[in-house]
Amino acid sequence: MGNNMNKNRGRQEGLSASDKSDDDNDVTNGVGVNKTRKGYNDNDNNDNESKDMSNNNYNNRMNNRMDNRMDNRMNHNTRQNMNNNTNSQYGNSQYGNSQYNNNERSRYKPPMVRGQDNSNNNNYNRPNYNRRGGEDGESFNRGFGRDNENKFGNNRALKKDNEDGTVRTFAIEEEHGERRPAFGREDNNKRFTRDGQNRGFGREGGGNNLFYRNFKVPKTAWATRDNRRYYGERNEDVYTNESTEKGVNFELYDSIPVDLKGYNCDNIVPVDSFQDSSLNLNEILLANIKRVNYDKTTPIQKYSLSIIMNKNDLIGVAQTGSGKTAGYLLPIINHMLMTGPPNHTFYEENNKSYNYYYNRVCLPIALILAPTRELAVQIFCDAKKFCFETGIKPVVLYGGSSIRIQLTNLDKGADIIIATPGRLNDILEKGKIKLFLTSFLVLDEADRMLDMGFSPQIRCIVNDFDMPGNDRDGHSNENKLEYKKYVNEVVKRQTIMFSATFKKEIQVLAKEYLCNYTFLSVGRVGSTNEYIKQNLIYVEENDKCNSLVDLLNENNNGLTIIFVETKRKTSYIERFLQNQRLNAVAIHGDKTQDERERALKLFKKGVKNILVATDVAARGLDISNIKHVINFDLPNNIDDYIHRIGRTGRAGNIGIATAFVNGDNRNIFRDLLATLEECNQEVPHWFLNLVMKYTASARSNRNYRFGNKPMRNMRGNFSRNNNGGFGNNNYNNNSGFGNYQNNNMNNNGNNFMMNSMDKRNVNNSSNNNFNYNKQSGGFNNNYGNDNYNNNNMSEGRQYNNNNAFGNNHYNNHTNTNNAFSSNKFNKNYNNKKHEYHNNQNNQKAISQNGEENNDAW
Ligand SMILES: Nc1ncnc2c1ncn2[C@@H]1O[C@H](COP(=O)(O)OP(=O)(O)OP(=O)(O)O)[C@@H](O)[C@H]1O
Repeated sequence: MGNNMNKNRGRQEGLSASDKSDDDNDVTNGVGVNKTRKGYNDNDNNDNESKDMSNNNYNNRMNNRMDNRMDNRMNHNTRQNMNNNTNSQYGNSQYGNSQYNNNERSRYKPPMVRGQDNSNNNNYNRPNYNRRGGEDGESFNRGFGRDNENKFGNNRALKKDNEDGTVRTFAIEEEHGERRPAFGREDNNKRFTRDGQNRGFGREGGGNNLFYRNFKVPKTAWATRDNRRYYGERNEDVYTNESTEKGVNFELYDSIPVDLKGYNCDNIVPVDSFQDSSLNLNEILLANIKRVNYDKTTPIQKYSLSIIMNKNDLIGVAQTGSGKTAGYLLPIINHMLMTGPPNHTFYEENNKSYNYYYNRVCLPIALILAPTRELAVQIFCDAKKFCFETGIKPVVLYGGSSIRIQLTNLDKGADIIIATPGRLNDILEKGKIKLFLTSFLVLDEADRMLDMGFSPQIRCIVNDFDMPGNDRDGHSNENKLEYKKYVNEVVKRQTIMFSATFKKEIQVLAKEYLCNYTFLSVGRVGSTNEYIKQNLIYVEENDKCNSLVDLLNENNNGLTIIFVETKRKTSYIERFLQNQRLNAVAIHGDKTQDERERALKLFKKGVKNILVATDVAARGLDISNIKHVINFDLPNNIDDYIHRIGRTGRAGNIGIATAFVNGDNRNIFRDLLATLEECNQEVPHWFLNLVMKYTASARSNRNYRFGNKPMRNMRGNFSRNNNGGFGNNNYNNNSGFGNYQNNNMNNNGNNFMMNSMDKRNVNNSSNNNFNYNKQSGGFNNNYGNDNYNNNNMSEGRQYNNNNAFGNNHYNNHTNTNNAFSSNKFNKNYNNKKHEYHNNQNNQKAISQNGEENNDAW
């Protein structure tokens, strides 16, 4: 009988990540039924595949459900039947896939909570989606059921009344002060211990080695939060050395000015080192920081750690690859370690979902949302590194892969959830996650998360479920008060947003979720770093493929990522390159998640050294050794360009970004020019000509900017169109928090950096800047020098030629109020009529800018 049973399980279980029919809402319980599913095989181990799917087996299993033991742990093949229905009418059906009496296809149901309508669910007290071991091979059966007898015999038994009057009994053990359910054979008198000896569950004399690993249970309360079991991980599984090693320019990050605005910013003390006593980082966390080889903080981390620990909301903007992820993960994890798991009565009050392994409802403390699946996985990997041996459990949820596996992972508990919004919404709707304890909400790549594509989903997650509010909206929405039922103290949400770009109009949208926030920017909002050498090549559309091959043949060191506009073209270029015997692989949204993951894996490992991608790979991905980014098709907006080229030149490393340019890319010309200049990149003459050609016509067509448009209309035009290389757009250039420009103007010569928190800037003297900038490494501003030499301001020359940021715009501000007279474009394009090059407009622009800036707050 037992054998039959095991055979049967083999077929029923073994669901695979590639089982796409499981995706999203289509979750099949399939519990206690002889349902055969094709393509289930995530363990490559189907030894127990069922030959006999007969009714007999089903009933055998029903009658012997407590005999379901750990026999098949390695196979992930045991599906437990927690159902009381021994008279199942489905027994006759080989494929009867419902455990309910209504003959419906079995689906995952949200957990039952007190007061919930239980009708039509006679045989069903809690949903029992197929519970299996985790992705790490720690597969096990749960031997506890709902019989009125304690099959475990030897341990202290916990009895729970079910709503239908039956008593659920399961064994617990207490060890190191931890209580956890015991699995085991009936005759199991041995108790299992953490050190892997004498464990009483599993096959006699055998078992899963993975499961018996010698894990030390952390001494933190998180390890056993709400009586859950601790799942240890091996050091080598967590620290896989996939992320970027810091490069030679890492120290130069410190030369980038930091600007801090808004709530409580005077009290924020930057920290240079993770060991800084004011941070008071937990020892385990410090050990993990050491394991990832971080010895000092990057500028964004210097401030964000303090700000987040001060419980402020935050918008943090810093260049790509400058350590934003750790900038929010570390303070959140540290806070969690300091406070421990919250006390609540949720499980007591909803005792249906009391124990783990059995449809546990998860109560995460932090929720991190990311726009792409790959980025979510990457953040999850980072979170695992920092949570190592803390007992805090991060879980990742993303679309395109089996929701069942993700639900199973949630069963083991989740303290930090990293998710893409769509999948999270699905799971929230199932009631598997409750957010009323979520006191940290992080939007990574926040400008993307708040734009039109994701905005409705974010709003839904924040407002339609039970996530706590902040001081501003905490009392306006009943959902946000949900925590009051279960928690004594007030739970408030702290909202944190990070990105390398943050247009001003998105900042306005962001306010919906923020309360008393601090705005932290490292360098100009939306800028990129100078360690990426940006090249432009003029290529007509139909020559692009040939030019690409030439370029790749010239420069085929390290990994190269090629950005292409459409999915179809991505596949085309992939094939084209493969035909040219180049080692290319593609990633885009039309590929299955498996294909995407495989492509990324091959690329990361260098098996394929060329990745052709759409913008799905543009944000956040941190892959070491990407040496070259090629914009086969330039994007339509500069923010995407910044993110794309930011896949190289990370953590102080040097990289190359090449863009194919032709007249079709006119939308981005001005902003691209401004970016090149700001980063002291060489600007080819042909490009300047192109910019002039297209921008001039654009201006006359669109009544662009300061031309015919009254200055007042500038209000609300927050976009990067205000930026760029032309004349008075310098004043709008630092659009994110332009107050510093105004300050500079008012101070008539104060350096841009004056408002930053960087102490070196406080002196504000030209000599300081001169020396300092010189140190930071001789920028070749081919155009800037010429222009500024015409400036006739010796101070100005000093500043400009040695600009720490390669940003002539700033220097124009600081040196003179009539900055435009020194603008290089006036010189280079003196054939143009610059109606806006007069001081009057100039002043208007400034005040206008000031209003905008104040608006932003
Ligand atoms: N303090 C530090 N010391 C050394 N390396 C660091 C430090 N902080 C982060 N890094 C490394 O820098 C790399 C980039 O970090 P991260 O991915 O967080 O950048 P990011 O700012 O989020 O980039 P993006 O804007 O592209 O998302 C990672 O490999 C990370 O491990």
